[in-house]
Amino acid sequence: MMSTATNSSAAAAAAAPLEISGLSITVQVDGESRPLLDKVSLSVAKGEIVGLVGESGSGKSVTSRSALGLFPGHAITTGSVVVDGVEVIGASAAQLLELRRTRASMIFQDPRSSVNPVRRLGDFLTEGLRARGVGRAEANRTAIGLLEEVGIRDPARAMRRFPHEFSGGMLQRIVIAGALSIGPRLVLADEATTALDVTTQAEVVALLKRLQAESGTGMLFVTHDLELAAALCDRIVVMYAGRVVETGAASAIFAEPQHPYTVGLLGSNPRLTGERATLTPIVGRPLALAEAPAGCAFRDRCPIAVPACATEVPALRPSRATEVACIMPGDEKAA
Ligand SMILES: Nc1ncnc2c1ncn2[C@@H]1O[C@H](COP(=O)(O)OP(=O)(O)OP(=O)(O)O)[C@@H](O)[C@H]1O
Repeated sequence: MMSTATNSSAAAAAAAPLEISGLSITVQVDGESRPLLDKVSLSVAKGEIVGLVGESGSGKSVTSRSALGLFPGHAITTGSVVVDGVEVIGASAAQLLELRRTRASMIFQDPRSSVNPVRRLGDFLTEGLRARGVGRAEANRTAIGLLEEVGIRDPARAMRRFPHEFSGGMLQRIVIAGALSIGPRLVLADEATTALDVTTQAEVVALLKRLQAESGTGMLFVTHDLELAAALCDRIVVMYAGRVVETGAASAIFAEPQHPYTVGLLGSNPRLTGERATLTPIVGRPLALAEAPAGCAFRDRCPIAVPACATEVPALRPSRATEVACIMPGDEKAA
C-alpha cells in the first residue's frame, strides 16, 4: 500500500485530480496469474482533459476504473492511484464511498446502466446533491437548472419522468449533467459517446467540453477513437497491451505521432478532412498484456520491427514533442 489520504486542506487544494504511478494489476484466472496492466503512469491536472486511447483489451477501462477503487476481484495491485490527494489503493470502503460521492464521477458508454429504470429522473439527479447535504428544495432547483442547461424541454415535468421516456442521447446528456452536478474534481468518461450516432456524438462531446470548462474539473476521456480524442483533449495517453506506449500534447500526437502503433491508429481511421485518401489498417489483432510476446508487445504487428525489439520492453523516453516507448521512434514514415 502507498501513502494514505492527505488531510491538510492546503495539500488537497494543490493535489492533482488524478495521479497514477507505476500501476500494475495481475488477476488470478483458473489458478493462473494473468497480468492486465504493467507500470501504467498518467496524470490529469485541474481543468485538463486527458484522452486514454487504445484498441480493445489495451487496459483503458481497468486503468480508468482504478481511479474509483474499482479493481478486478482477487487482483494483486501495486503502484499508486491518487485521486484529489487520496490514495485509492488500500482505501477503506468508507473512503471509497466518500470519493465516489464527492470527488470523482464516472460516465459509462450506456447511459441506461447509470440510471435505475424504475426511479424518476428527479430522484437520480438530486441524490448526489442530497448525499452532500443539500436540502430537497435546493437540490430540485439545481436539478431543474441542469436539465435546462442540457437542453431538456419542460424540465420540471422531465423530473417526474422515467429513463425509458428519453432517447439514449438525451439520457447521456442528463447523466453527464448529473455526474458534474456534484462538483467532482475528476470525471472519468469511459467510451461515453461511442454508442451515439455521429450528430448526437458531436453534440454530447460539445456539452461535455462546455460543462468541463465551466466547472474546471479534470477529465479522463477513455476512447478507442484517437481522432476524437485529439479534437477534444489537451493531452493523450496511448495504451497497448496493458502499457503506455506514447504520451504527449494532443496536437503533437496527432500531427507527429512517434510510436508505430499511434501512427497505425491514425492511419486506420476514416477522415472527414480529405487529407488522407486511403485507410491503412494495423495488421493482426490487438493483444492483451497476458498474450504479449517478450520485448515490445506491438512487435508482431509493427511494420518496422527489428530483432532488437524482442529483447526488452522499451521504456518511455522523449522523442520530438512526445514521450514514446519504442527503440526507433518516428521511423514509421520511412517504412
Ligand atoms: N475482472 C477481470 N478479470 C480478468 N481479466 C480482466 C478483468 N477485467 C478486464 N480483464 C482483461 O483485461 C484486459 C484489459 O481490459 P480493459 O477492459 O481494460 O480493456 P479496454 O482497453 O478498456 O478495452 P475495451 O475497449 O474492449 O473495453 C482485457 O484482456 C480483459 O479481458
